[in-house]
Amino acid sequence: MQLVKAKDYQELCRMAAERIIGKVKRARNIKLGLATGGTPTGVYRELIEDHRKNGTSYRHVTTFNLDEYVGLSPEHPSSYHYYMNKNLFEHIDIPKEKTYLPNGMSADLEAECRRYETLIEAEGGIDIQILGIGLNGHIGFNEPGTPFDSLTHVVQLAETTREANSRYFGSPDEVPTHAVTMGIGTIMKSREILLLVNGRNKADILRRLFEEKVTEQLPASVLKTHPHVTIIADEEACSRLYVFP
Ligand SMILES: O=P(O)(O)OC[C@H]1O[C@](O)(CO)[C@@H](O)[C@@H]1O
Repeated sequence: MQLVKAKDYQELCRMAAERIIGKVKRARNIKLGLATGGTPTGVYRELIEDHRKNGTSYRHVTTFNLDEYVGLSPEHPSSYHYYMNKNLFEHIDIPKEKTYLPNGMSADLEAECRRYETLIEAEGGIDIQILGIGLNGHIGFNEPGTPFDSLTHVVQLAETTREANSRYFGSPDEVPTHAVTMGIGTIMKSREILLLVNGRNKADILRRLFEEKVTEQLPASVLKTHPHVTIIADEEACSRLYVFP
């Protein structure tokens, strides 16, 4: 894992966006893995601004999101479909039919998980996967204890995750109890991974990621075994690291 330090959230977003834009410009056909949550919103703002100012086109881009809540339709304002439409897709020229998220409304969720996994494979896999990290080290919605070889599956969300994400809902009770998420094995098949970590509340989990051994109890620790991972973290997130490059 390579650690790149950003002064603050704004710089982190600029750095991440630069990497993504560079790839989008260079490749004729690129598959991006996208994340939701608070962390990547500023990165998406940078991509939109660049699209407007510099005309970077996304017509040749396919996207796969990490996860979606079970039981929320794409029109639900707290669904990840809605988030992606509002925070990115509606503002760039990406073909809507090339933007994929798991369908949390499927009547057969097991079949939906298989369909999503097969779809990623059929498109040739993900070139670069953007990740945030949960306070308990989750990546996607893969909570501690998830097997490292897991593929897209249905998860029961940890109470701490429901609590952390309740800020996107009217009340904590409205946060769904389950989600469909790419598995850790799915994420690890990505050719490159960009983990974004910002803010003081992520300082402890970033410290743990560097200090602790690779274990399924800390899902993000699996990234240490991937050949091409870059972590972009701001100063606040790095504030508990002993050694800093
Ligand atoms: O960026 P946030 O809001 O801190 O969330 C961290 C992670 O938790 C999730 O919200 C749960 O999947 C991810 O989407 C995100 O990467």
